[in-house]
Parts: sequence; C-alpha cells; structure tokens
Amino acid sequence: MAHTITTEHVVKRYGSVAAVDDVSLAVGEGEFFGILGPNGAGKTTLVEMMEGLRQPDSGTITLLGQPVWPRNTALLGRMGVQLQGSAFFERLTAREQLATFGSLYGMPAARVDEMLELVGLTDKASTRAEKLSGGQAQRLSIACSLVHDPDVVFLDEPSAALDPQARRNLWDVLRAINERGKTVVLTTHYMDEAEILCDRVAIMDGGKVLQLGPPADLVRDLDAPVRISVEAAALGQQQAAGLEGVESVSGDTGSTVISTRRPAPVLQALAGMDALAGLQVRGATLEDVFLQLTGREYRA
Ligand SMILES: Nc1ncnc2c1ncn2[C@@H]1O[C@H](COP(=O)(O)OP(=O)(O)OP(=O)(O)O)[C@@H](O)[C@H]1O
Repeated sequence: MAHTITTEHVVKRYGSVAAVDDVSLAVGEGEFFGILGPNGAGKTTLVEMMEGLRQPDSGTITLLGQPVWPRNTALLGRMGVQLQGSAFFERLTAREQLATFGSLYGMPAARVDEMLELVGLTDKASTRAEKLSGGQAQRLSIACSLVHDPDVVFLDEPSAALDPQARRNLWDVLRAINERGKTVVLTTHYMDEAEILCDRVAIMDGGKVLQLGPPADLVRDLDAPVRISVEAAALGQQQAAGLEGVESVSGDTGSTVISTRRPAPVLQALAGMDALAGLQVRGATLEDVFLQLTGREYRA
C-alpha cells in the first residue's frame, strides 16, 4: 500500500514533558487511521506535527511524499484540517461559510451544496453558524475542511461534547468521507469510536504509541476471556463454577458473571438449564487492550 503519511522517530518535548516520544508509523492511502489515547497522551501534538503546524524537535514526517516541515505550502491544498467551531464567521450562514472557504481555493459554487448534502446540513444552509447545534457546527466544520477536495483529512476529536445520537450521525459522515477515497486521520479518546470507524488504530499514552493495528486484531491478540452474565436468580455462582469451560465466576448486582474462553459449551449448558434470563455476552474490547498495555483502566 502507498503511504500517505510517514513519521520516523518523531519527538516533541515541552520542558521535561515528552509530549510525543519517538513515534514511527505509516498511514496508508485511503486508510481510516485512528489515534486513540486519554487526555494528554500526545495525540494533538502528533497530528499538528503531521499537518506541519508544529515543528518536531527531532525525527521526520512526510505527507503525500513530501516533507511537512519547514511549512510546505504546496501541501495546503491537499490536506483538510477540521477547524474548531469558534473559527466560524458568526454572522455568516452555513452556505456562506462554505462558499467563503471554497472561493479561497477557486471551487465552483455547486461544491458548496454537495458538501452541505454530504454532512446532512442541506436544510440548515441558511442558518447562521452561531445558531447551529453542537453537532451541526461540528459537521459544518468538517464540511469546511473538505470543501477544497483534499486527499487527506485530519479530524481532531470531532465528536467531543456531542450527545450519543449526534455522534452516530457524525460517524456516518466520517464513513462517507472515507468511502470517497480520502485518507482520514482521526484522533479520539472514545474507544468505541475508534473500534467502529478505524481500519487501524495507534493506541497512545505518555507520548508513545503502545500498540498499532486493526482494532479487531488488537482485541483478538489479547486472548481475553468472554464474559457471560445471567440473572443470579437463574444461576447461582456455585452452580456456574461447575459448568464445562468456565474459568472463573464472579457476581455483581443481581448477576452471575462467568469468564470463559469457550463460550459455546457454557451457553449450551445455560440453555439446557433454562438459565438464560438476563443473558449478556461481552467480548473483550479496546479498553481491555489498553488495560493490558498500561496496567490501568482507560479513563478518557
Ligand atoms: N504548547 C504546549 N506547551 C506545553 N505543553 C504542552 C503544549 N502542548 C501540549 N503540551 C503537553 O504535552 C502533552 C500532550 O498534549 P496533547 O494535547 O498532545 O495531548 P492529547 O492526547 O491531544 O490530549 P487531549 O485529548 O486532552 O487533547 C500534555 O502533557 C500537554 O500538557
């Protein structure tokens, strides 16, 4: 696969803090690439260096085959950087915002309507930016980053502060962008978002990339047990411990929770005992990957 972005041994320090500490990675063409980590992990610093907005202390970064530092204006038209909502011209409507950005790049007027459609804001075209909801403003800022038809789009925590429904709507927009062939680099501290959207994800903490790969592979490589829970009234802990394939049993409020790497015989036994009330089956997630890598719970 051709590489759209490469970073080699990139380091950025602020005083004694290594915000980004020797990061080497490559983002493929057309890839949906996630950078995941808790607050302060170094995500924004890394992405801003990829965008050519901050200078690495050492290491090299290329974007579309060219060095990004010193500031490379030839790359500006080929990358889209999501603006924060506060960067809007407050008194302009959604359509006027887009038209303003588009005209800077000589884009035809029809492009504006196409972008409004893409992010689901056609019916808000005449609404002023200051009157948009949080989710609508985020989508408009994404449309602004795409209006000049860049090859690579950087989105820094686009779903922060959105309610669950607005986040899901945004995910549809992000998928649509990637399906148009754009390389997407997304930073997020939401594990589920990274798991659902990204082809590959780099898990960062303390300035380092701790793990990198497709979310499903990272989870599978853990070889973590599946947790099966049923109502405690349907199955006691002692009974559960005697079933084939059970590794350990615990309980929480009103439930019996079984850990197993062989869920099939356990589920079969539960069905046979008519003990499926309140059944929940939970596989490992990226949160478990983070826990294993760092020895601590993930707290965004
Ligand atoms: N301009 C700066 N001056 C001093 N320290 C900084 C600066 N920018 C970032 N840092 C520090 O570098 C570390 C990484 O910050 P960064 O913003 O890259 O993390 P992040 O993963 O994007 O976090 P968040 O999810 O909170 O945005 C933090 O310890 C932060 O305090």
